[in-house]
Amino acid sequence: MSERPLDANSVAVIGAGAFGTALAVAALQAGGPTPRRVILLSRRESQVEDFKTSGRNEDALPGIALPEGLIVTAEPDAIEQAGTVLLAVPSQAQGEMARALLPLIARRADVVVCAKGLERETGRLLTEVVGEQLHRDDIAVLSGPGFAADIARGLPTAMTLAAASAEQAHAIATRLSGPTFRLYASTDRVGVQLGGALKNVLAIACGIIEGAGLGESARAAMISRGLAEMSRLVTARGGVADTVRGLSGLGDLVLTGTSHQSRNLRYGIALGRGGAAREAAGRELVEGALAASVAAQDAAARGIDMPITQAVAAIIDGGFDIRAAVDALMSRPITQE
Ligand SMILES: NC(=O)C1=CN([C@@H]2O[C@H](COP(=O)(O)OP(=O)(O)OC[C@H]3O[C@@H](n4cnc5c(N)ncnc54)[C@H](OP(=O)(O)O)[C@@H]3O)[C@@H](O)[C@H]2O)C=CC1
Ligand SMILES: O=C(CO)COP(=O)(O)O
Repeated sequence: MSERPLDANSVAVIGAGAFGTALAVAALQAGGPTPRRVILLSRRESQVEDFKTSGRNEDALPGIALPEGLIVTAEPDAIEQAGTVLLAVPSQAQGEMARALLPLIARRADVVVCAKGLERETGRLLTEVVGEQLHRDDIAVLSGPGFAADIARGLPTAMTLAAASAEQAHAIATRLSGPTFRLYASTDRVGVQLGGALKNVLAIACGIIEGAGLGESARAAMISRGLAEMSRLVTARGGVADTVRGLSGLGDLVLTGTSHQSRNLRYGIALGRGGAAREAAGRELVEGALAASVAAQDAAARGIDMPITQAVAAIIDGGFDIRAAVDALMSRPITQE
């Protein structure tokens, strides 16, 4: 890690995709009257050139003009003095990205995972994956309901920032909150991360329900029973069951389980209409399709009942058709709510 002096007013966002670009816009606006230095690191020089000519990131957020003052670059050295580093690449690239940037991230910088998923091979939390690469145990995470396009357009959005201590969570949340982007602080990194990862799987389930024409009552049942299974895994992994009632749980499940802006929901709809899992995602990032199987295996290994997550994983893996999954869910023994 770099020993260079920190610029507390500088925020580096790694990954110029939809969410990274939106967070860079929010971070710039959060500075208020104090000029902020916000660096958005792309891995493609062509994207930087496009930004310089158009003032937009058409690949990621088509049609949205980005504010002046944003530094978009493909030069990793630019992040060296950043006091806050937001890792906004997909979940499975978080560890690799942290390893690559280790020499450039300042030792005292706050590092925040901004992705929703679990390590696919192990089911580990992304803060653990990134922490291992950076040799730290204080990696924070940002999660909750917020579509990148809404954030970048300045529509009011609230999300959760969880960190190792209440002081760190409050400091980062305060630093990144602005007129239209509000962060709530938490110390439950387990609950906040599992909420973000599992709601994607449940959003796929909502999509399957919609695509297969199973009705809105089924969707409501799915959301509330999905929340119950989410809280069981959170508790088993040492988190706080109540966290799933907050933004990174119920909030994000309501958003992505009902809005066609959600890639996970759209993927589920394609599956529900009879599409093959391999084709349903197209070229889009569908984090829930990557998390379903490892979450189901983790639950089984811990003896936790997660029938919806298990059904989604089995549908994606081709082991279950939708009719069989519905029959299996509906014929389970009656239990206490
Ligand atoms: N979009 C949204 O509304 C929200 C997304 N999120 C989460 O944010 C995370 C990122 O999603 P999002 O921004 O939408 O995804 P996008 O596909 O829009 O962007 C992903 C970004 O990561 C880069 N990237 C992809 N793979 C790698 C890799 N292996 N190494 C380095 N860089 C890589 C891409 O570069 P390139 O363009 O060159 O491929 C791109 O800049 C996900 O976990 C998602 O769940 C959270 C809240 C809201
Ligand atoms: O997590 C999101 C909004 O909170 C984005 O959801 P999708 O990845 O399903 O598009």
